[in-house]
Amino acid sequence: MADDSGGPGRRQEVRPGRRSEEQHDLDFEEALALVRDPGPRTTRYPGIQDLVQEHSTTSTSGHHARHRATPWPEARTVARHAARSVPRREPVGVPLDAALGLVLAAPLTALTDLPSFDTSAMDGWAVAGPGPWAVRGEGVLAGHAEPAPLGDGEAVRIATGARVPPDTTAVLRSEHGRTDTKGRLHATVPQAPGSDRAAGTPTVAHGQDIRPRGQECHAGDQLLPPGTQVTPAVLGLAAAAGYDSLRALPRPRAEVLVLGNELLTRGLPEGGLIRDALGPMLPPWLRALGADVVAVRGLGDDAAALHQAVTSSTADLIVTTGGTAAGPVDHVHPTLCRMGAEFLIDGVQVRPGHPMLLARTREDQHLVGLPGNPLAAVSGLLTLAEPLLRTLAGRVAPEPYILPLKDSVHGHPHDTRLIPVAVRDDRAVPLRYHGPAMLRGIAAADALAVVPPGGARPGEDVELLELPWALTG
Ligand SMILES: Nc1nc2c(c(=O)[nH]1)N[C@H]1C(S)=C(S)[C@@H](COP(=O)(O)OP(=O)(O)OC[C@H]3O[C@@H](n4cnc5c(N)ncnc54)[C@H](O)[C@@H]3O)O[C@H]1N2
Ligand code: MOO
Repeated sequence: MADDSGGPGRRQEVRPGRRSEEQHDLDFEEALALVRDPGPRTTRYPGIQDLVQEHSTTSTSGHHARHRATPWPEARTVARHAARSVPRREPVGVPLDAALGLVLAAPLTALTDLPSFDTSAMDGWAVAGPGPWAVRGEGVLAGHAEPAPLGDGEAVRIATGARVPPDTTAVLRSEHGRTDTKGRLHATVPQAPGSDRAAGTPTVAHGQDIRPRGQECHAGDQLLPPGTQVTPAVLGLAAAAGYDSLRALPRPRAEVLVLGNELLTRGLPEGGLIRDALGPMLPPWLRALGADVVAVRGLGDDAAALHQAVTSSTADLIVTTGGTAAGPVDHVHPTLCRMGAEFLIDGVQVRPGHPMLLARTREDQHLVGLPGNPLAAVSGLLTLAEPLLRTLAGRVAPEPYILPLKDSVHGHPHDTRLIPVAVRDDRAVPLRYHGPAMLRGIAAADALAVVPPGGARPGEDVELLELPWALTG
């Protein structure tokens, strides 16, 4: 059933039912495993070998034997589990202004009562007892130290956010009171429009328009559990609750190596050279997926430079672009074999992007090899890098997002297809210009539709992979 709460023209989700508590717990456990598991440094996620061995091997001689490609859904699972195999990553203290998007490694526990003192909710007068009241000379503003107590029958001017004096019984809004010629304050009530007669008897309820200390929380209350992703609202709450910095999972560090002698970094394509589309596209995309992009390097088609770059990198994830196929200057496989890296994925049953790969280069480092064709690179990014980074960052998997297709999409006989779609009127509209070398479709898209082998008919539900910037659209 379509959720029609978003209004016309908005992207809307059709969910096959809320995910079970169990599923949520699983994600939550996974999000926190990297913080909590102090286990042996070589511990691997149970089952990953089962998932991996069926599809690729590295022989004892280090020569890489290439096996059949991994089905697309399984490739994503392998990438997610690969992130769980890395040694525990220590939580870090991060100043609030650098914590957006991180995941809390510890509960957010209130460091103070909120409000931390009895506060006036309105501009007006703090009053004690029934009126009329004698008004004290000097008023109380937000930020003032604790004012002197009020005596019965006394009032004092007060601003929103100011501390109410001890023994205050209520706050009278400025529009609900008037002072007479002798300076005494009387409660009034709002008058009916066009009438000069009061609509009733003035009443001042005990405690009205006072926010009592601790109304929202008391010091020590858990405001948010560990595993919560830091949003702007979380930053605001943390600041209000007294935090200057947060304990969070560190951002996974990613390095991008752009391969290809044919690439220009500025100006118009000429003389057989083309513009590098991936150097500008991948770093912000990786950041949106939770990574800290520590370097972006163009290496040309130089096997020695690639070997040097990969073996000396200290990143958690190396992302290469191009050079994944078997051409004369496709150096990614030979370099990984030379290093004795373990291939977890070597080809995926997906179009575009089937030559993508995932290798473990060190106990605590992975490499995702993205094909050079730009839309194939996007496919590899969302198939392998996204689940890996999400899990390393401790983020919880998004809920499945499913919409019916507006038009049919031809399927590949055996492989999954990823097709850029725009979302219009609760339907996924397949976009043109979705060839592996094209970015025109994806640049206009709201999501990538997952089209199963054999294709999909109009009206058929398909899973959508959201683009990180479309989440807030
Ligand atoms: N004999 C075969 N050839 C190819 C196969 C195959 O199965 N058998 N697969 C094709 C597919 S599918 C893809 S995808 C590509 C993958 O190739 P590589 O990963 O080795 O990528 P390159 O050869 O380096 O480049 C492919 C293509 O993309 C352009 N490119 C590369 N980097 C960038 C960049 N940063 N920005 C823009 N464009 C880039 C490059 O110029 C090529 O046109 O292999 C097919 N071949
Ligand atoms: O699948 Mo390639 O990855 O067609 O561009």
